[in-house]
Amino acid sequence: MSGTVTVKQVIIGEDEPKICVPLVGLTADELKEEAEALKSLDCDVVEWRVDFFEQAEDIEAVKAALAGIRSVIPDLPLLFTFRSAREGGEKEISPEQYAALNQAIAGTGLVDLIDVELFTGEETVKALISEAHKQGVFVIVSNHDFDKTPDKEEIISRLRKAQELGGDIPKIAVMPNHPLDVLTLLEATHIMKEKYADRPVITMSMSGIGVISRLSGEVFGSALTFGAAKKASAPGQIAVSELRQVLSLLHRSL
Ligand SMILES: O=C1C[C@@](O)(C(=O)O)C[C@@H](O)[C@@H]1O
Repeated sequence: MSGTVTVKQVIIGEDEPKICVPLVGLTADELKEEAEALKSLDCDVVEWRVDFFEQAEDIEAVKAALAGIRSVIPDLPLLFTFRSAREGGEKEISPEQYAALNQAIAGTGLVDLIDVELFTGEETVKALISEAHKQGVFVIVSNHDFDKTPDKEEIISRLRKAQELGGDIPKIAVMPNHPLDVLTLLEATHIMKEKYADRPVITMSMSGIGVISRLSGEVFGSALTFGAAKKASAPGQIAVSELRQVLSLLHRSL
């Protein structure tokens, strides 16, 4: 089974995995500088990790910073992500604030995708997906385990849940404590892709021993991979130019 998501002419789920670069600036000025630097980088998608932003709790300030980012990179697909502290992010906000922030940003017309955490709660996830879709915004439904790698069945079940709830792209990032944990993630990805997914899926095993999973998406079934520009947003992200070389090499081999 397959399926693609097309955002500003970038086809996620086709050919080589797409490269997404996170913006992790603390202020609106830093974010504009970071966005400026992306112009010389070979990336396909940009993620604004708004939980790094000093004023992440102030929706008007977030909108203003977003407009600043957009003015610098009007044509790149933009993913808006508030990563909660319990899933490895920088800040925690209440479920109400989380929903209000995502809903407000999806309605600005300035983002192409939002990331909604699976464990936010089924009702909130469904409501956010429905609001986002009304605005023509795609939704990545995500889950992160920064401590361990759940077993294969659990990884598949979370990805399937993300799909069932209506997420356009189910995603999971897990932490390996052993090289075989990386194989667990890769096997789960392959099974999800072959047996259950009718849309693109994103998976990664974090940290140094997981790096192979950030490179091998085209073989095992992960449609997008995160690469670092100035600063990584999670352990194991490698520089974009090196990432592109390896993705292309693997693509040519297939
Ligand atoms: O969810 C993800 C994946 C990620 O955690 C990674 O491991 O590359 C990086 C985050 O910025 C992004 O939101």
